[in-house]
Amino acid sequence: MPAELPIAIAAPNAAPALDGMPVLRVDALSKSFEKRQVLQAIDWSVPAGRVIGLLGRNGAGKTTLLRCLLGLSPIDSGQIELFGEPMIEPGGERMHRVGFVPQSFDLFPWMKVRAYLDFTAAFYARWDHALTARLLDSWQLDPRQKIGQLSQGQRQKLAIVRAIAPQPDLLVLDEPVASLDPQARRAFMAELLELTRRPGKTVIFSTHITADLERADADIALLRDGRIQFTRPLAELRECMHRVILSRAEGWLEVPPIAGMLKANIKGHEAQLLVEHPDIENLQALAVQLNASLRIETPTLEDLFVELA
Ligand SMILES: Nc1ncnc2c1ncn2[C@@H]1O[C@H](COP(=O)(O)OP(=O)(O)OP(=O)(O)O)[C@@H](O)[C@H]1O
Repeated sequence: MPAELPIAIAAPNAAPALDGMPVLRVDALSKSFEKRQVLQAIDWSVPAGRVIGLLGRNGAGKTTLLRCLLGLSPIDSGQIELFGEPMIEPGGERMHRVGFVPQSFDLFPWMKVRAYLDFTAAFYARWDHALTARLLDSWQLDPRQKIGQLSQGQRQKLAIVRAIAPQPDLLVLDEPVASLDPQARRAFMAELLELTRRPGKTVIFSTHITADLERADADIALLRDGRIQFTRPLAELRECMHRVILSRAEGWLEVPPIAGMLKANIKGHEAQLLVEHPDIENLQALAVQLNASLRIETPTLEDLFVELA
């Protein structure tokens, strides 16, 4: 199935969505492949003007969700609203406002980079030629090379240029940095941040690289068990999620009861608990009562992901 978004030739200068309004709304979206249900009645709302990092373990359904959102994969049931209008079928003028970087880009192997970009630019009124030239140069993409001869990472860079150049209001990227070297990853994140500095621009990208999400100060959306478990700003997650460690010589037969506990691990003498909004005074009292020492740590995003995903 082609990974390109279907677009119409008429190219509008569409008004950007307003900051804070949902750019995308999903109600009870379900999707299965044969008997395997991948997305289970997902409800999700994505406000305009944010960078959303979509996290989930391998096979959680990130690619499936992103493709469904853009009409590239049929859904079993539910509703999708894009820019405030129901997404009944893909295509049309709305798609000029959407950029998509698929997980792998293997289209038009016979075309040269320059010809491909010129051909694509013709469909868009807002195509940024200066940006294209700058990115080709700084990302060392040879415009005369055939796409089929590009390395995986070079193809990914080309897919990113192609998605960013039309100045989309919504940019959706499926593991965009998976094949990029560290320099290119940083440069890409810088471009992404630049793009989202403009009002009303929204980015949704799936990734396993939590450091990139930290750099982008993204909102984190966690996909698990076929549902979006939460979408929360990274700073808020940092502030409210803590690791509480209770340690005592005799160890633990059962997990100590603590309000807000999301996950518990017993490791030898230690009970390691992931707790939302821990109440420090209560914890100190509990530690005395249980004859345990108390430590409270702030987990990294990667630790959080390992615990929650
Ligand atoms: N075309 C397909 N036919 C059958 N099953 C599929 C198809 N595409 C995806 N799946 C299944 O759907 C589930 C979710 O896959 P998906 O690629 O969406 O996960 P993901 O979260 O993007 O994974 P990863 O992090 O590994 O890229 C997996 O169990 C996968 O095997």
